[in-house]
Amino acid sequence: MSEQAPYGTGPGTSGDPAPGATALKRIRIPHLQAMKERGERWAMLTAYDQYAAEIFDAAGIPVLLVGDSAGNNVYGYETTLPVTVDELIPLVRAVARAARHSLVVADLPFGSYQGSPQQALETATRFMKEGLAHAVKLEGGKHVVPAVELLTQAGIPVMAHVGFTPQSEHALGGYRVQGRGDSADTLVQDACELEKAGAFSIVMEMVPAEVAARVTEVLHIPTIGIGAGAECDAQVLVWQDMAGLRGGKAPRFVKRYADLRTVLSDAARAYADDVAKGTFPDAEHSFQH
Ligand SMILES: Nc1nc(=O)c2c([nH]1)NC[C@@H]1CN(c3ccc(C(=O)N[C@@H](CCC(=O)O)C(=O)O)cc3)CN21
Ligand SMILES: CC(C)C(=O)C(=O)O
Ligand SMILES: [Mg+2]
Repeated sequence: MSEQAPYGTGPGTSGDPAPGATALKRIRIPHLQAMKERGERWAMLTAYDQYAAEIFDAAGIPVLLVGDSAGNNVYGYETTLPVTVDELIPLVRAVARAARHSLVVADLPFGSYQGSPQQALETATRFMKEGLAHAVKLEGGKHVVPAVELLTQAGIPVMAHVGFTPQSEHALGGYRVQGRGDSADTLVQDACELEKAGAFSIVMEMVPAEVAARVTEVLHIPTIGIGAGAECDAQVLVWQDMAGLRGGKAPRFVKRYADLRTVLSDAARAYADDVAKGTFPDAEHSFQH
């Protein structure tokens, strides 16, 4: 690919892809494609609000996903299933308005695209127009190929999602690794068909590392793993998992890079203690006559 580098490596810039560099340009799909061709791995994070988007954008995260995982990470549902288009669009809009460089991908929620390619197009169009998204993501294998084709033809970039697809957890019988044994070939085939249909990238969730490596090798588009081993072109995590904000037992594929839950909890306790003791607010935080 002859596309320019995603970071500020052009004339007049330092060529330093340092986190927060102001020379960063908007990441576009050809940049992701070029990174695959150069063998450069990258990270995707979810984001659901302004500050997360601002921070990850400035940190040089090239793609932000407004996941339907907002269902269990923002709205307090147990799973992603109940979350609606009307609940997700304002979050996508907030992230898109805050992200200066990152490509913003909107997850299409359960029930908003499986009915027909036409339904998928109507939903995706809302995410692009009202949510200001740059691309959409949807779950499924060969059954969603006609939808991927229609969206792509309509000018809407599509990120595919195979392996464990959380919107189908009841049909799949729970949170289980997909693509083991005989089903590996089906997964590879599905991935190939999604690429052929026009998908610009593909998430693989809870897939054996060897199978994900096979898909990454045969596909020309970037693969994004979550519980899919180290050979994917990119990785994705839910940000509250990555930053240790979420409590409880995390899935095996999660690595915590911070302990925000403790940081916030300590801050809240210290604030409440100060208020109880009468040491906050002090003169510095008060207004005098
Ligand atoms: N916070 C959060 N993180 C996620 O990764 C995530 C969401 N939410 N919501 C949407 C989906 C649901 N996902 C999940 C949720 C749970 C497991 C889980 O419990 N995994 C266990 C069992 C695996 C097994 O049985 O083999 C694990 O230990 O990995 C996996 C993926 C991934 N997505
Ligand atoms: C975990 C990622 C891939 C996702 O689909 C989401 O956050 O909804
Ligand atoms: Mg999702």
